[in-house]
Amino acid sequence: MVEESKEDRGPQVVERPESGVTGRKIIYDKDGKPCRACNTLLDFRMATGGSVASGSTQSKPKDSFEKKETVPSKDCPPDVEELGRSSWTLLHSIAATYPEKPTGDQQSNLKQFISLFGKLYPCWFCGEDFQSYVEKKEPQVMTQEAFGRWLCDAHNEVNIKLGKPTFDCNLWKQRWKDGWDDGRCD
Ligand SMILES: Cc1cc2nc3c(=O)[nH]c(=O)nc-3n(C[C@H](O)[C@H](O)[C@H](O)COP(=O)(O)OP(=O)(O)OC[C@H]3O[C@@H](n4cnc5c(N)ncnc54)[C@H](O)[C@@H]3O)c2cc1C
Repeated sequence: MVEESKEDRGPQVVERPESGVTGRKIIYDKDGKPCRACNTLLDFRMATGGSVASGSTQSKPKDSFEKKETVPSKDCPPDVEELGRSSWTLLHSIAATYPEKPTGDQQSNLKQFISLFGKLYPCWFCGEDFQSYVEKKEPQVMTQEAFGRWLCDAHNEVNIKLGKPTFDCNLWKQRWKDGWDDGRCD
């Protein structure tokens, strides 16, 4: 009996799924690998054939991933949602500690930070959209309140894009600075 070697089967067909288990488009990096920070963990796992390490291009049937645990393991690189939550926490916390009457230098630093943040954000298409928002709606850095509201509007723009409820920007300070009146943050 002649055993068929791998070479005899010809080049392997590489599958590159267009959409994931969640129905969202799979986002690839410029090198063609699925981008972990741009996809949900579930979609990323599907696109990498279930392997946690990125780079594999084979895929498994979609339904085999629906049953899989979707909560990210501790100490693993973040998916688009974990990265997003942590990043909004940082941004709103910066707003919460920004001076009420910032100096010219402080205003300039914050503007630069917001500009660089969009350029360096690990989910590249999220960062590009954020940069477009910054171009369209100039960051309001004159006071803490102005910046807190500008950021809340920017966050709401992403919420709308993702079909999530918008947040009442009158409450940004309670959420991110003072805590709620009902004592749950005490
Ligand atoms: C700059 C940026 C751009 C992003 N772009 C994309 C994208 O294009 N596609 C994508 O899939 N994900 C994107 N994300 C991630 C996305 O916004 C969410 O972080 C992620 O989906 C997790 O959502 P979540 O429901 O846990 O709450 P999050 O949206 O992360 O919000 C965290 C908490 O902030 C509070 N909050 C909600 N809205 C506001 C608001 N308007 N103002 C103040 N506080 C608020 C709520 O208490 C909420 O629980 C982006 C993140 C950032 C930082």
